[in-house]
Amino acid sequence: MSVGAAEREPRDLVEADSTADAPPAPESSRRILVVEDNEDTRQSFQQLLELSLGIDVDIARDGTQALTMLAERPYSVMITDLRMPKLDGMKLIEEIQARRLPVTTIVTTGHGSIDEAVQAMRMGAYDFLTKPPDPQHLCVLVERALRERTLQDELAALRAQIGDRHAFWNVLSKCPRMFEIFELIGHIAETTTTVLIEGETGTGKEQVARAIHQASSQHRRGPFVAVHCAALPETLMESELFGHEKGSFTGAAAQRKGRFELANNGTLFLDECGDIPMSMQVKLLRVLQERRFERVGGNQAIEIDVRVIAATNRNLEVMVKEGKFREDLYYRLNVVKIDLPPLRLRPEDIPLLATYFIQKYARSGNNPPHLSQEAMERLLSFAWPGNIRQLENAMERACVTARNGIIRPENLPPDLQPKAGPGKASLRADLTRPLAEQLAEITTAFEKRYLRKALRKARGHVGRCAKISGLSRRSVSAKIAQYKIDTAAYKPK
Ligand SMILES: Nc1ncnc2c1ncn2[C@@H]1O[C@H](COP(=O)(O)OP(=O)(O)OP(=O)(O)O)[C@@H](O)[C@H]1O
Repeated sequence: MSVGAAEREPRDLVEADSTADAPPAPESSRRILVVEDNEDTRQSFQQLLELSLGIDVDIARDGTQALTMLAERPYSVMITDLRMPKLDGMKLIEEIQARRLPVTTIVTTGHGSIDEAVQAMRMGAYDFLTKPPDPQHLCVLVERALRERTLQDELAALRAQIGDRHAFWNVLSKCPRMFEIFELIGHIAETTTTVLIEGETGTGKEQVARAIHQASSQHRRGPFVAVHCAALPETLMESELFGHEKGSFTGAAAQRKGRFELANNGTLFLDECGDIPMSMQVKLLRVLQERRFERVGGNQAIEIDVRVIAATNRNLEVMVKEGKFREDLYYRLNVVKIDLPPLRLRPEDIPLLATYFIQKYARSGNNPPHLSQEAMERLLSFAWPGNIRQLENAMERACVTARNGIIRPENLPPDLQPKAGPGKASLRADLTRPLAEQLAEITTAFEKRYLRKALRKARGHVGRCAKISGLSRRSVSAKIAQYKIDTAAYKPK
């Protein structure tokens, strides 16, 4: 059965079910087919769904008629009985799979025939309902199935456009390092393994977590619940994660479920896990080990079946060495680790993602603007400290400010505009001077910029700066001296 759908929290607290983010398909393409041999049931389904969801619903009395209708026009969702004359529900699903018809199927079944419904789900049905269904549950489930369909249709369109190899669910990339990550996700998707995703801000950690959730046939039936640990004050964290009983502390006016409970049967995404305070780390460790916990103020153990994905833009290994993160929790989270490369190390992704974001943000009804060669060169030469999120924001702005359907360099944000002053090499090819000379200038300017940025991140610590840059400490020190960079300026005051 559908799990957790009825237990949504306000969006600012819990982002349940990634498919909820997907924009609905155009009304014209949202159509439901009800396949049912009992006329009264058929009609009550039709009336209820049309009235409650405002969507056109067609009806078929058996599998054979349904197949004819599915061949004639697209349907987003099909609700089918299993036991019917002529072609029964199971054979209908088999045919749909064989013909690769893009419809999301919900099966209905009488009490006592749950095994058949489970069998239908193994064959590709999305979910099942026991008859007679609770009207509210039916509508919630159909809405979820419609969102699932929209997501699948969008992904199919995207894949057709950019080629299957360059997309894993919602994660686009042309970078070989990312292909290895796609393969790894493929291996772990069907397990309940805990995953740790490390990567700079905006590299797509949440996007990858959602892809893992979607790629798992088991977990995607449950919700995806994201917890942004850095945004939660320490005093609230325990009750947010584990819930509380009524009266357990001042202000606990009613019992409340925590995020672990809300994510049951799905995925819990712990974003910025490096910000979890020490006091909470020990409690989290216990839950990960025992897969059970008590609500704050409660004494009843609640068992959960959840995949935990943790993400951080900090280096947890270093935090462990510095005594800021528990080693046992680190190893518990780090069963499978995904290191997301920053955008500057995957330049092949810049044109792919830029084009994708331009299409996403193009004003509706207009053709997406064209990215000029000069603007593309500017994108390729930028270091993208904010990674994919920064590129997305830049493309959103460019779509708004583009004139005559063309994005030119001046439509890009100020960060990407050339800055006046010495030391900034221009990327404009000057044919009056030798190439080697200009390349040397560009390299010097880029090294300086890179080192300054890395020192800022490393808070003036040369060793950490060396680690970030992948260079030895000695070469970093030599370059710092050569470029006369004052490391003290980057140390916290
Ligand atoms: N490979 C990708 N393909 C398409 N869109 C992507 C990809 N990676 C990231 N995005 C988009 O970029 C934006 C930032 O991604 P996301 O929020 O997943 O990054 P993050 O690493 O979790 O960021 P933070 O460290 O700030 O939490 C999102 O809008 C996401 O949809």
